[in-house]
Amino acid sequence: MAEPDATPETATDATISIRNLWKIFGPRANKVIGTELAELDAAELKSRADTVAAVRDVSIDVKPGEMFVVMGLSGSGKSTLVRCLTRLIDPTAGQVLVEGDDVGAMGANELRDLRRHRVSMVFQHFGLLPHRRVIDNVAYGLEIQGVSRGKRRTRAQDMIDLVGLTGNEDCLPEELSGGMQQRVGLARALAVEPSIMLFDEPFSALDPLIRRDMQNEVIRLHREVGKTMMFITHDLSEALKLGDRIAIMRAGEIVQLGTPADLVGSPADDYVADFVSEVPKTDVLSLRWIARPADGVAPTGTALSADTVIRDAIGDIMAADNPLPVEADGELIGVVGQRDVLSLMAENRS
Ligand SMILES: Nc1ncnc2c1ncn2[C@@H]1O[C@H](COP(=O)(O)OP(=O)(O)OP(=O)(O)O)[C@@H](O)[C@H]1O
Repeated sequence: MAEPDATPETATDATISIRNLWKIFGPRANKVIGTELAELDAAELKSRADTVAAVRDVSIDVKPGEMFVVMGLSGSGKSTLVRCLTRLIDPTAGQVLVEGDDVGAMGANELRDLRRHRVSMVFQHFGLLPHRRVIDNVAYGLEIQGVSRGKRRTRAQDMIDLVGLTGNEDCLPEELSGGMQQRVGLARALAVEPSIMLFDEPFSALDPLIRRDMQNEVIRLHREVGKTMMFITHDLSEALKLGDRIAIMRAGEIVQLGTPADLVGSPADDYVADFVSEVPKTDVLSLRWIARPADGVAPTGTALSADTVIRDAIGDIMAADNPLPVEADGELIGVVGQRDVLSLMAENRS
């Protein structure tokens, strides 16, 4: 299968730029990078140096307004990576730039400003204040910032309305379901008008149906508020659903970084291939991935856009007598017919 052009990396306008980041835990944390220890796998490093390389030489550029997902199994280093971004954990080496500012060089005041105003976090455990009502929990970050009572109530009410909790302002957290508590967490994170939102497995503890609602909620909020978001999850389907791009982590390293279609259509290695093997390709890949040359015959029929997800074009393709033209930017890039779709479906089944 032909691989479409990879998304270009744009370091210059990145909202978050992570460069060669390492986080090593253990007594010899500062004696690993640049030595032969850095080449050892996780188990050997642990047994020879009693040391864990939780994040190994990670470089990522998150674009403005992007929903960037970091996916990996438990222990792969996702939480450590995201905590290094605001120095809740201090990296062992490497650089993090947030909107061009070097987080490693920030003093205590700048760091506080970063965490209070510019980057907000949503965690799995909601971290709500149990004796405060919903509206006061949502307004908490603004209170810390010293915003006046009137202003913070107005802003908190707006955020409560935005996340669909209108009418629950005076409830205590314990009176709400898990999904509703997480909505309070979302509203609280949004209230400070951050430019970046970080989500660390926020929905892992929720029931599947509520989890699905919350994923849709985040997609809607992302569309409405347009903030740059980084979302950590161990769930591939969540990653594929939410991510503009996804980085797959394993043992502290990124094994592949790409769009959902890149991962599903062109997995970098057996590890990723195994992960994505159950994903229906027709649900993720666009027609660009299966368009083939028209073989000199001018195709007839209504042209399909190369960016259309295959699933959404199946009806048209199956109803047509001939392969249909596929266009990108008004140019014919190939054709797609019934046998192309059927062979892709058969590939998935096998
Ligand atoms: N404070 C610490 N001291 C020593 N090792 C740590 C510490 N924090 C994390 N680790 C180790 O670093 C590795 C990565 O952990 P991390 O929590 O970042 O992974 P994760 O992918 O977020 O996993 P999970 O989803 O289970 O939280 C693990 O091997 C973990 O045991």
